[in-house]
Amino acid sequence: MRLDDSALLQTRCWIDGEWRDAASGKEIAVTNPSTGAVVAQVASGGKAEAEAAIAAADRALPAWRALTAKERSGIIRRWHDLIVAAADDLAAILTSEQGKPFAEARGEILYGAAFFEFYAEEAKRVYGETLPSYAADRRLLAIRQPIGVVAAITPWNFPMAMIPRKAAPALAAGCTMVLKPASATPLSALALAELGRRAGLPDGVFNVVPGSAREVGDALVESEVVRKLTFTGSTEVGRTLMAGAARTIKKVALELGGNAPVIVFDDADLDAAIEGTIATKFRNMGQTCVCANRIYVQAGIHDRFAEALAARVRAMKIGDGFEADVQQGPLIDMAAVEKCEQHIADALEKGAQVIAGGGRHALGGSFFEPTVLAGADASMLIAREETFGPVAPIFRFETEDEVIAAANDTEYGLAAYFFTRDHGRVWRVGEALEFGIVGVNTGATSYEGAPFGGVKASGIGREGSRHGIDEFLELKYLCIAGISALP
Ligand SMILES: NC(=O)C1=CN([C@@H]2O[C@H](COP(=O)(O)OP(=O)(O)OC[C@H]3O[C@@H](n4cnc5c(N)ncnc54)[C@H](OP(=O)(O)O)[C@@H]3O)[C@@H](O)[C@H]2O)C=CC1
Ligand SMILES: O=C(O)[C@H](O)CS(=O)(=O)O
Repeated sequence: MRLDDSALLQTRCWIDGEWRDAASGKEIAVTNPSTGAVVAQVASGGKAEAEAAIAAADRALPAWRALTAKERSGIIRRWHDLIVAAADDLAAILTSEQGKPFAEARGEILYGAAFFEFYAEEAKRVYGETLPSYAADRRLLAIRQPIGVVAAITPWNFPMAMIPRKAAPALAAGCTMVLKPASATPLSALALAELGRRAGLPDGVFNVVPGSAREVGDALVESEVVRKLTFTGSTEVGRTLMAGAARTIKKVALELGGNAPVIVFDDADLDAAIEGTIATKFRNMGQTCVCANRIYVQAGIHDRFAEALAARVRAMKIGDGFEADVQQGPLIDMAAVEKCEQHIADALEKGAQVIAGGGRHALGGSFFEPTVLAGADASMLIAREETFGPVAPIFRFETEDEVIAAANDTEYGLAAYFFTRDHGRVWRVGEALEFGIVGVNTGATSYEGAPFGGVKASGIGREGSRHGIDEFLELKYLCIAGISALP
């Protein structure tokens, strides 16, 4: 990995303004999914490091929350500026540890930085309220205050952007944070910590403890000091964390798994539907929680759509993320490859047909052919489970009512997409879909100024937008008596 600024490659825990080895001496070998090479050995923190980070965040809280919103805003804005200036280095680190094409990695860096830009401004808009009093001698107020020490746990698929999506509103609100990044991709988080230091974050405000999910995670969940847990990852782990947080009555925010439907109606713009389906299905090699998992195509446009999508997928360039013009890199690991193989095999066994791709790529390792299946139906695993890989199953449908029922027939409720040029249908289907995010005539919806989050098994809470900072604030009611005129 060639960096202009080698100091961005950090490999130890970041606790209370210091780089620390793990007391246990344990390390995580961070490997490049494309080459299998070890990119770095990173300190693998445990209970000791997690507890030290929680204590540091607790010590830093009073002074950080006492800063004015404008002072916190200035530091967060500088963090944004430093990230943008280092985008190429940060993208190189991200592609090295996660595998996505460099251009996509750089896009993720800028997307993540945008949350710091957005919440540097929102910090200054944390308003309170005066309330009409119920008595002449009283004045009533509702004020918003930072919730306190926040624990954040983030996934490997967006090693950078998921962190500012939590840290920016939390720190803007006056909270302090302990972050556990995914073990597969800790380097992006540590580079972010280095840039936060340079931006002027006081020691202990932002701490990063790579390491054992169990040891670090349990310490964060069990701590009485941690008042908020914000998690992005699988629904299975989200359930575990939510249950654990109950013991200390922590607030939780959960951005979990998805099973997004794409619906293409007969009246859709075919080109827009193809572009949008590719955007939502194959971004990050299909490894995003908002990726299309099921593609429903109405009978009248079905064959044209299937042929056009298969042609585009066959033409995709697969390769190492650092290679020019590569559109699909490797999957994160062999477990991801095996999940795709399982879903394809099950679908074929139940009557589906491969019309593009179909299996492991000739490049070997965790490279996988972007795949399109025709003839998919609700009996298949791919209809019920999140594939989290580059496999696009096409389901044929006849009527609007039928496809709304099919699209909603899932435990998940994160993102959904549909393509139509009928404005009445835009409202009917947009309102009927049971998902937190709905893209109409587009497969790309993510934006720091919009609320991101799901319903049902896809989670609780919203990130991004003016709503995202409320996740890190408590509302306090002040009832001030004794105001009657002096005798
Ligand atoms: N809604 C959203 O925005 C997103 C949802 N996801 C979902 O996450 C899944 C894939 O991501 P993936 O990273 O594999 O998800 P995981 O849930 O396996 O891991 C996510 C994070 O949780 C940590 N973790 C795992 N088990 C525990 C535990 N028992 N206690 C505390 N922390 C734990 C992991 O640590 P470690 O790495 O050390 O195991 C990692 O940092 C998919 O289902 C995807 O849909 C992913 C991204 C975004
Ligand atoms: O992890 C994910 O899948 C992201 O939340 C999706 S997005 O916000 O980058 O679109």
